[in-house]
This record gives sequence, structure tokens and C-alpha cells, in this order.
Amino acid sequence: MATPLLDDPHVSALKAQEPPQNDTSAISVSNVTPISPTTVALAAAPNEQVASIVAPAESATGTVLIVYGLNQEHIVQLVAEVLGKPWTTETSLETLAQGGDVGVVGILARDLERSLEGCERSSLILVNTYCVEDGSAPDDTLTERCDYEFLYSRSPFLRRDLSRFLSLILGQTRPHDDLRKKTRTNFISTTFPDVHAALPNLDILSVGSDAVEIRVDLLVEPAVSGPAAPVPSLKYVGQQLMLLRQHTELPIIFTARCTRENGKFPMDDPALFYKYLRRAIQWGVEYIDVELWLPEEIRRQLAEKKGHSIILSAFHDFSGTWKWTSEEAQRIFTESAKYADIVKMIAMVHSIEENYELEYFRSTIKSRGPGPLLSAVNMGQMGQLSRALNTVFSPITHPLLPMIAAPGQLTAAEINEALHIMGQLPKRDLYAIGSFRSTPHSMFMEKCLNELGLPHNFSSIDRGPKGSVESVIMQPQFGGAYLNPPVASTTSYIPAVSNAARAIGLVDTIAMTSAAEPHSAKSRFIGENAAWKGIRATLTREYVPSAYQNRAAIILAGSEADASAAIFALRSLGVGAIYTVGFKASGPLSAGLEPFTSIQSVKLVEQPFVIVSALPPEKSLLVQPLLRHYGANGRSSPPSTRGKVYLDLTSGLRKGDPLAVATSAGWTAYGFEDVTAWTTVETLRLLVGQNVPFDFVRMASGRPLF
Ligand SMILES: O=C1C[C@@](O)(C(=O)O)C[C@@H](O)[C@@H]1O
Repeated sequence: MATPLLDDPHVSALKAQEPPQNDTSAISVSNVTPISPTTVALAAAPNEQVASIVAPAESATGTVLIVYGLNQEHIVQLVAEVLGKPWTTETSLETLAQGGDVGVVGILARDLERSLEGCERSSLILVNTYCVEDGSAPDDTLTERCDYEFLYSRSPFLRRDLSRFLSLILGQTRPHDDLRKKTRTNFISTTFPDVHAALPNLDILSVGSDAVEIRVDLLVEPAVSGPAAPVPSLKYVGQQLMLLRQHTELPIIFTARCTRENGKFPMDDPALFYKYLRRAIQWGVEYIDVELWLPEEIRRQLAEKKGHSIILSAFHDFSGTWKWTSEEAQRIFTESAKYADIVKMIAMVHSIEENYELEYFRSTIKSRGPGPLLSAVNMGQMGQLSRALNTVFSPITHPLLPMIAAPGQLTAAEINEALHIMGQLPKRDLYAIGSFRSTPHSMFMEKCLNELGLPHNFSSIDRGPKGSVESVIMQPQFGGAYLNPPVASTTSYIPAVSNAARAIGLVDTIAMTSAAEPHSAKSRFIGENAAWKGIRATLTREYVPSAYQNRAAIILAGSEADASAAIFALRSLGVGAIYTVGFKASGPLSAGLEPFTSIQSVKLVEQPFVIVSALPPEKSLLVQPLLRHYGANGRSSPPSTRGKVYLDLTSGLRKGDPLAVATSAGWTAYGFEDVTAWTTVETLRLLVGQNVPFDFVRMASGRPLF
């Protein structure tokens, strides 16, 4: 049967080999398959240069086998597009074994079982896909036969959701690698019986959260007749999870809390927990909460099968007699650590002293050296102090939730206020430095600081005469700034710069370093570049990082400086040749860039996967002929590698409407507003260490942004 192309020579790394390594923005530069011999010389070295700054992902090969339902073949093509790989459909897997590594292969669900007999599975990643729109659920045995399962509905979020799912299960994005390095992390414990009720407020609810917990045990599945079942069905849970994932970019924590630990899941059948948690791994959930009381065999098996999900072990003690200083507390940690990436220990307490004892316990765990992270808090009003002092995955609540998930829970704002009062979060002066255009943006920043209960001042200042920025930075209360437009990374008043900012040549954020002790020899501040992360986050929202590997890119800009963050972001994704229009590069990122000098050069470029325009507004029209030329009706890409991205970084009143032209010519197009919102997320992280989700930034800013 079917279908297109297995002739693409670029079938390469799809899946990162075990286990999760370093950086979320990881890239792969090994396994680079050149587009053309010249591309090798042009691209390999520059990508490696960026790879030394942004740690590369391990690469590996594998075929993604998409199991699909009748009349659902479109999902196979969509998977291939998001992965940037060729695809085919088969009725049997025998031919596959001979054909080797072919990217994406679709097989009808009804053909799977017969096909798998005697088939060598080791290089296959089996993903069952299932459209839940009609309210039905996939067949259990089919799901169990597969490694992963993608539940979907044909919503505007489908592509984004698919990209997130694939990036996670293939180990191409590793949200935990970023989070485990943060000084403090919070997660919001949602307590809705139905995720639908959370959706209108999800953006605001998750300000200050690094992850969202879905309390599966608190979901209440509507009963056809009679009272609701004590445990929501897997079918219902799957649909609820899909809905939540479509509406938040934050990692999800999947929790089925048992009755003894303040939850509703019955404890008479541990296998039930295994079934739900295993399914959560198959659904590509980022964090799985595994209770310590579960039989060791179940915990071991979940750890073995966790793929790229992270395991949070959970232990709650409600007895009121818990002692953090006891042998038992140490034993519980040791036992939990066996199969966990994060150990969560939570106890009900009745005196303030028990918080001090918990802090002592925390220090003993730290002194043990490397091992899983400890997230430990006390419950009850007396335990609230510990909720402020815990730094790893602190459970938080929000006034808009129907109820708190545990006694004594605090909001993100309450924790920050408490930390401030205890002298742990001193008030700082933060600045937006630059053109007056940044004022609405700084109002938004102020709004975020308020929402987060942060004590800082925020002021917007013009760059002013020479020396004026220096005098601001020298003030003892100075606590960080963002600069619009950015300044050269060699600017004398910036004490130190990050490697990325140095390579890009621009600093757009001055952040306090973590080693910012008052008399330390180290610089208290560092110049950073948030823009490239904003660009990268935009580019990878609907395509997995490896979709960019070795593909050609074109960048149009009025100057090298306007393009450098985009070049860095593209290099971090391992793109192949980069062609430039409107400028000739000579800075640190110039190696491997090839200028388009004539219409002749346009003809030489095969099919660019990505076009970025950072042209000045009065010249923004110039990109339109290229978008049309390479659009679906022009020199279109082979169907095997269809899908291409247009990123418009031009701000202000522009000529023409390149975004509309791009969309009508079949490009996946993103405007400046998307990049700015992602960049703002990064800026807030750098300046105040807090996570404000993209959707909140986008919602609060409306359109056009700020
Ligand atoms: O484990 C925890 C911590 C928690 O019990 C608390 O004490 O805040 C709340 C739960 O939802 C979460 O799963």
C-alpha cells in the first residue's frame, strides 16, 4: 500500500538514547547528514561552536511506528511533518525490517497484531494514536502493545500538542533539566473535578508555577446514571489530561493520591495505581507521582519503564507523631530514592519547631551528596514556614482553585511575601532601559511582580546620555534590567557576559548571578541574551528540535546584529546551510553563512525549511517574493518533508503583510509578538527567577503585544 517517499537521505536521529542528560535546549550535532558537500564545510563547524555553549542531546536512530485508526491516516502525515521526516504507510512490518530506518511509518491498528509477530522491535518506537472526539477510547490491549499513546482531537492545538508529546517521548526536550537547575521551583496542585472548569483561569492560576499537577484521584467522571464511580476511568482521565495539556505549556505532574494520604484512590488494589501511572508514562506526561507505600515491584517496574518521564516519589504522614530527626525519616528517604528522581516527603505537624527539624533533615540529605532532589514540607498551619523554605517543587495553591489540596498550602505570592519578610528575598530595583516603547511592557512587568507578591521596584528609563546607565547599575539597590534595544556584549559597564550573549554579540538582560554574595569576588551581575531563547521556543512549538537538523535556512535582515540571535537559535537546532539576504556577516557567528548575491543564488537553494525576516519595517515587503517562490505553489518541498516555518521578527508599522503571504503560501508563520512573549518569559526567569507562562504573557498583553 501507499506511499510517499522513502528516498530522503536525511533520516537521522529521532530519539535520544537514555537517560536524560543536560540541557532542554539540547541539540544534536553528531549524525549530521549534509545537504550538499559544500554544506558540510559551511555548517558543521558553526553548529559545533554553538553546541559547546548549548549542550547537545545524544542522538540515536529509530523508526516511529504510528498506529492509526480507520480514516485517520492524516495523523501519520502530521507526525512526519512535526518530526521533519519522510513517511510511508505499510500493511505489514516485514518490509520495514529490510528497509532499515525510514523515519515515520503508519500502520492501521487492525494490521498491527499480525504484523508484530516475529518482528524485530528494538529499533521501533510504537505510538498508538487515537482520536477521542467521538467520546470513545482506544482498545486496552492495543495500547498495552505500544510504547506510547497519543490521544487527540482536531483542535487548533493539535499540532502544538503533538510536537510537545513527540519532543518529550523522543527525549528531544527535557523540561526537568532546566527545572532542576532553578533556585526555586513550584507546582500548582489543581483540585478540579473536571479540567474544563480550570481552563478559563488556567493562565492566571499558573503564574509562578513551573509545573501543573493534575490530581487524577479528585477527578469526578460524570455517571450515566446513579452516583459517580469512585475511580475515574482511564478513558476519562486520558481525555482530561489531553485537555489540560492543550491549554498549558507547563510540564504536567500526574498524581493519583491514595485515601490514606489525603486522596481518593482506593488502596485495596495496587495494580490499579500501576495501570494509571504506566498509562501516564505512555501518554508522555512529564512527571509521575509514585507513592512509596506501593509494592516495590510496582515502583521498580515504573522506574524501568519511565522513558523520559520523571518520577516523583511521594510519602505523606498524617499521624501527627512524625519525627524528622528519627532514623525512620532517613530510612524513608533512602527507600524512596531507590526509584525516584525527586523524593517528596510531607508530614502533618503541630509545632513550629518541627519546621526547624525539617530544615536539619534537609541539610543531612544534602550532605549525603549526589542523589535525587528532596522536596519536603510540613502540613497544617504550623508547617507553613517549611513551605516557604522548601526550594524544590513546592506545592502551591491559588485562590481561584475550588479547594486547597492539603492543609496549610500557600500561594506563590504568599511564599514570596514570607521569604521577603524573613530577609530571604530582599527588595531590588529593576529597570527597563531603552526606548520609550518599552513602557507598556514595563507596566506588564509590574503587573507580574504584583501577582507574584514580589517586593521589587520597577522603573522604565531612557538610555540617556553616556554614563547614565552605568550610574544606575552602580547603585547598591540595583537588581537587574532588561534593555531594549539590546547593547553590544562588549559594553564596558557590563561586568560579565554569558557565552550565548558573547557569541550573539548582544546583551538584552542584566541578571543577578546566583553567586551574588555581597563581598564575593565574582561579579554580582551577568549580561544575558533572552532573545535567542524566545526565538528557539517559537520555532520549536510546532516542530520538534530535530526537524531543523541539516535543513536549509534563509535569514533576511538590515544588519548582522538584527539577525544574530536568530542565527544562534537556528544553530542551536542544528540547521544546515544558512543563507543571508540584506547583510553580510563578519562577527563570531559568521562562519558558514552564505550571502545571497543574486537571483541566481536563490535558484541554487533547494528548499529552505525556515525563513526568518528581521528586516526593518520599511523593507519588510522584501521577504514576500521569497515566501511565494518557496511556498506550496512554488518550489514546494517533497511531500516527505513538507512543512516549513516562517518567522517574522520585524516590529513596528511594516510594509505589506508578510505573515499573511506566508500563511497563504503554506508556511507555518509566527510573528514578532510570539517571539516577544517567549522572550518575556525568559526575561522574567532571568530577572526574578519566576515562571510566568507564555499564555499568560500573551493573554495579558492582548494583540498587538504591549
Ligand atoms: O504531594 C503533594 C503535596 C500536597 O500534599 C501538599 O501538602 O501540598 C498536595 C498534593 O496535591 C501533592 O500531590
